[in-house]
Amino acid sequence: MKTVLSIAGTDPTGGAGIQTDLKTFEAFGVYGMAVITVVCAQNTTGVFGMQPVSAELVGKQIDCVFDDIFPDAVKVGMLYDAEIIHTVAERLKAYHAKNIVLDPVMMSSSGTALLHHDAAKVLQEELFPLCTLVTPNLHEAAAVCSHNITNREDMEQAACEIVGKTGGAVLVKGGHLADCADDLLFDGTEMHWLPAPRIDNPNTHGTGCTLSSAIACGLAQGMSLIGSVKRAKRYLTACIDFKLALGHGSGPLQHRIANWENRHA
Ligand SMILES: Nc1ncnc2c1ncn2[C@@H]1O[C@H](COP(=O)(O)OP(=O)(O)O)[C@@H](O)[C@H]1O
Ligand SMILES: Cc1ncc(COP(=O)(O)O)c(N)n1
Repeated sequence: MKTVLSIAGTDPTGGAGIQTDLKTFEAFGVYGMAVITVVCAQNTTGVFGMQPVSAELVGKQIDCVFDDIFPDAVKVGMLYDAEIIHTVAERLKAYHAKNIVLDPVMMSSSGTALLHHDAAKVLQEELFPLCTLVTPNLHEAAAVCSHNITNREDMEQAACEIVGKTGGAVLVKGGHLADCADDLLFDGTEMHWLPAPRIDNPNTHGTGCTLSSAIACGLAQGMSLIGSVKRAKRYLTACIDFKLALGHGSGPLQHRIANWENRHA
């Protein structure tokens, strides 16, 4: 049985964070584990409160997993502050964790900051270099590169800049592009565009969480990086296209989709 660990925050409505990561792991048939970094009071309409877990307890949770069931891949999501980032980076390094996929969560889709403003630098300096893949959206990539990213050309330039900083690979996600949902994978050698149509669906809460978790599943299962990313994108597109309609805001995704493997995008 392949095992995948998510280190992330929570969403009691199950649309983002740990809850959606575990649903994704289940869909890919891997054994899912979870370390909670911050408890969030949030739903489809917004974020109403956040209580970080102490960095010490985050570290102990990570110890409990690695000392007992060594994960084949690790997905890292919301980390909230510099102290938690530091602890997570230190532990992942000490355990020689493999196949680390980082979704550098900075802001919720409803506009709440999910990362302290002084922590983005620590994330880049301490965690980026440990990762197999970092998956910023356009805003997160812009924060790393310090310039706006609005089109495919900007995305290519940002991908080069980010790979220059990390040494690993980057997936610049195009979910916030105006007319399509094309993502760009750059592994330092080759640029791979993953084209996808923009699906007319306002319910996209947790798309980034789902995508990064699905990629981690592929890596855990021994697939190549490009193979994992292509399969994850196909799965995510099917999840969005299901058009589940729950809640009063930007709703969550459906995770159990029949025959998604046979779809194209
Ligand atoms: N309306 C949509 N139609 C199709 N794919 C989408 C849509 N919105 C987002 N995506 C895809 O969901 C994934 C997450 O994208 P994005 O919204 O950019 O990240 P985040 O959730 O981190 O803000 C990407 O693969 C993106 O292309
Ligand atoms: C715990 C947690 N992790 C990540 C997100 C970002 O997801 P989204 O961009 O869909 O709001 C979130 N809202 N909550």
